[in-house]
Amino acid sequence: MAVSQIAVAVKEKVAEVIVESAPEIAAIAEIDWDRKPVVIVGTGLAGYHLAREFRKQDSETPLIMLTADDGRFYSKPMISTAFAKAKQPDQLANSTAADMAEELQADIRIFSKVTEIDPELQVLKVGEDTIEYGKLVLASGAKCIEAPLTGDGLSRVYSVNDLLGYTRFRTAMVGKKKILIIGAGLIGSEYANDMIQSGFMIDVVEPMPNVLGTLLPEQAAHAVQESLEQAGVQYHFGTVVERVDKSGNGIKATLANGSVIEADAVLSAIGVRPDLTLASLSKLDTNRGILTDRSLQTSAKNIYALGDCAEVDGNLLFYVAPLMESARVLSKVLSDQQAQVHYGVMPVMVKTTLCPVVVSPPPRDAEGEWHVNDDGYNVLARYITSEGRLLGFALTGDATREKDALTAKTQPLMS
Ligand SMILES: Cc1cc2nc3c(=O)[nH]c(=O)nc-3n(C[C@H](O)[C@H](O)[C@H](O)COP(=O)(O)OP(=O)(O)OC[C@H]3O[C@@H](n4cnc5c(N)ncnc54)[C@H](O)[C@@H]3O)c2cc1C
Repeated sequence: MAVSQIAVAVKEKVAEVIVESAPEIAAIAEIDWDRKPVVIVGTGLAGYHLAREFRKQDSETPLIMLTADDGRFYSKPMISTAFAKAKQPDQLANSTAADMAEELQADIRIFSKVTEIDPELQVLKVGEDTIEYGKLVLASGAKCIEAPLTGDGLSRVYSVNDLLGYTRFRTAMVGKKKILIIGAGLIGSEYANDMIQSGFMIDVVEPMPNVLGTLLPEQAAHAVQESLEQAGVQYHFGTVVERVDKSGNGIKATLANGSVIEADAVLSAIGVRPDLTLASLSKLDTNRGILTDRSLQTSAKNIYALGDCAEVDGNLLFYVAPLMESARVLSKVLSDQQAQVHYGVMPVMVKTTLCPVVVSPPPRDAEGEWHVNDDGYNVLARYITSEGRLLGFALTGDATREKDALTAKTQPLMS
């Protein structure tokens, strides 16, 4: 298979996994409105996947979903490939909140931000409205980390972590040519790949010496970097952006190393961190995320968490595969069945289509070394302990074909 075909196959697989067709929900019985509802806060992939799984188990308990946004169902990973596919933000949404309410037999309340939670009384508040819950699920996602910038041009710095944010960004990009991206991690690299192929001029500033520095060994990072550089991306490694000032209709960014980059706008992509606002409202135990056990139970009775906001038995993973596994398990727990997550090996496909990447990162505290075979573009790297256990892998180019074989041999995240 040619590299371009592999890239297409990788992209299609991602889309296929995420935009599952609507499940066969057991013929909807009458909702028993006398029962206390299950309330899910969040209509991202975690909230909606959970609601779909829950309705497969239980078609009678009232289900209320609350969201701070417009509640459209969309596949967030598609956001960072939408320029190259010439997809407008509205085309990324698969269903409106009203469609989802019908499908799920749920009461979905959009632009409804939860402001208070009382775990003792099992009630929460959205402004002046009080909602009682039988079981509460927090699927409130993560927030973009803000780069510590000074200057008078900060209104021209964008960050994107949802469809409304992406709509704002796409609208602002009309007529723009030259974009400065802060960060060469997963999201920054995907945007660089997407926008360079759509006719933008792209500069990327990254403090680490490589792209995807926390995910890939050096040789694999070089393969990605070279492919993006050949397409025209200009990298500035080992430094950070300190100031962004207005300059005509665009900006002037001053880096810590003294250099200056002129651009039309800035996209900041330095990562996300769990949104712990609701956890602190309900006084839940937190670490980097909301702490849960393998049944997705938090430290408070009848409150559960999943998705980007949850640290599940020590694992904080900002990916779709873990939230789908969590949704399947939690739907059973909410239906009074015993169930626990068992995270297996969950490789991530990085959508740098100019150099496709599949990576299964080793656990944070892993002790081992990368063993790498490469010919420049095609890199096969395995992360192995001194006892010979395979804890992770990173593949680029044609080597991405080895994904399934290596997945089968890699130690699962949870034993
Ligand atoms: C550009 C991009 C590309 C990505 N690509 C991939 C990929 O290729 N593969 C992969 O596995 N992962 C990818 N990810 C990560 C993946 O998309 C996320 O892990 C996943 O979408 C998180 O879903 P979530 O439902 O937990 O959070 P979110 O989608 O952030 O949803 C949070 C929800 O909570 C609501 N909310 C928050 N606070 C409140 C409140 N107080 N009251 C009411 N509602 C509230 C919000 O309105 C929203 O509905 C990507 C992420 C981005 C940004």
